[in-house]
Amino acid sequence: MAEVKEETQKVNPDKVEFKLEKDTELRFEVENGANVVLELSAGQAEIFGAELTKNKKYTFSSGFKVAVFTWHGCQINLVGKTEVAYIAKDTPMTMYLNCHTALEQMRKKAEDDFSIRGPRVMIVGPGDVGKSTLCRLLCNYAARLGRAPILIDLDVGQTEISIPGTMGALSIDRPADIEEGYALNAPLIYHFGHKSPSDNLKLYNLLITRIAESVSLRCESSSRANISGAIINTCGWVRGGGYQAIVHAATAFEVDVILVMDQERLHSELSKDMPNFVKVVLLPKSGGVVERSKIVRRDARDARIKEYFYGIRNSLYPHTFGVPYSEVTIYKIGAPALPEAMLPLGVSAQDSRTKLVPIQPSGALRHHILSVSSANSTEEIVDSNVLGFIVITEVDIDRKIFSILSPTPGPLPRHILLVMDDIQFMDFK
Ligand SMILES: Nc1ncnc2c1ncn2[C@@H]1O[C@H](COP(=O)(O)OP(=O)(O)OP(=O)(O)O)[C@@H](O)[C@H]1O
Repeated sequence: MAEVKEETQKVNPDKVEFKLEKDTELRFEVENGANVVLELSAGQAEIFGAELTKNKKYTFSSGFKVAVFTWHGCQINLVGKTEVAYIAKDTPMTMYLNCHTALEQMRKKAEDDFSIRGPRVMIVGPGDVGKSTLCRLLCNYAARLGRAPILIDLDVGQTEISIPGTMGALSIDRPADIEEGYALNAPLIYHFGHKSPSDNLKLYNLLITRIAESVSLRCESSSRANISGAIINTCGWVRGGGYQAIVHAATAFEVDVILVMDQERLHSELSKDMPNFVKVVLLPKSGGVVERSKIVRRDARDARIKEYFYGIRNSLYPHTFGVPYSEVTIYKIGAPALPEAMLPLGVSAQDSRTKLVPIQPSGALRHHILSVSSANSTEEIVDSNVLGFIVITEVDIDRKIFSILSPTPGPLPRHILLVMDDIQFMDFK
């Protein structure tokens, strides 16, 4: 899609004014190490579906990639260093709005007829095509109409509702905050332990089934949730096992609509493999979606973990306290798969992928993130959600005590901890 880039008009060295015509979008990326302050000085505009308040100053930090869209025209002021800032006239926003309108019609039908439930829509596509952004847009538009859809995030590498290595569901009853994202009120989070589903596909699919069961229970108990439906974000792995996981999720959540972003092949495969009642729709990606390198993704994961403990602008004060080895039991979920020939009769190599592996306390746990399981016994662990996360900052081997960083003061609410395999956090603060 050809982008029309307009020259920016400098008013003074600090402030740049942009006049946007209707149906256009200001795209900018905050320079590394800088902050950019945005203000809507005239008209109406929104960021990923959340409306901007006139004359309010919004601050975006280093690396943020933002699109300010206007349906009717507006004026935006930016103060601070941007990597890039331009106005684009070609956007897929009308198509995205049409998707929202179609979902809203399905909600209205569910409101009128109790035998029908609200729409369950899954967004799929390769990496960096704007899946999370479209989810946010659809959630925000729904919330602006008073709906409360359930957002399900299966993107374990870049989840927006918890820290990396987890997957879960969050009820959205108001638009995401423009600077801080979704209000994380009591999300239902499960421990996966890795940043890619391919690291343990068996566990990944099992957790999808668990989350789907919880979503169904929630819909049974809340007619608002049932009518509002669900919006499911997925990760960018769309071949082989990744494709199978998409099909499994579509079946487990009983989706009505799959929005395929930017890949005809995936669209054609899903159209063929899904039952007829599932609408599979191909959507273009926005020309503004930015491709992220491995390093940018790693930094985003680190930032997400830091945010969990310290808040967006260091607004939270985590606690550090000692936990004796004897007060906790640590496990990892999933033993390495053994060759079939070495297994007892009737046991499959895949069974070991959801097995609990006890982890002995040692210095090797330093900087590791652990989920605090809600389980009271080992039998419940794999199926149980987590209550929160801690980081082991120090290990006193002589005194047999861990020093931990925790969002809440001690003692820990439960004693079973699950270690994240390859996700760590260095607490330099
Ligand atoms: N129209 C736009 N203009 C500018 N930036 C955008 C636009 N849409 C999305 N972005 C930015 O592009 C980046 C990638 O988008 P997003 O996270 O939605 O992609 P994704 O497909 O979910 O990625 P992945 O599955 O690889 O995690 C984000 O930083 C987002 O803020």
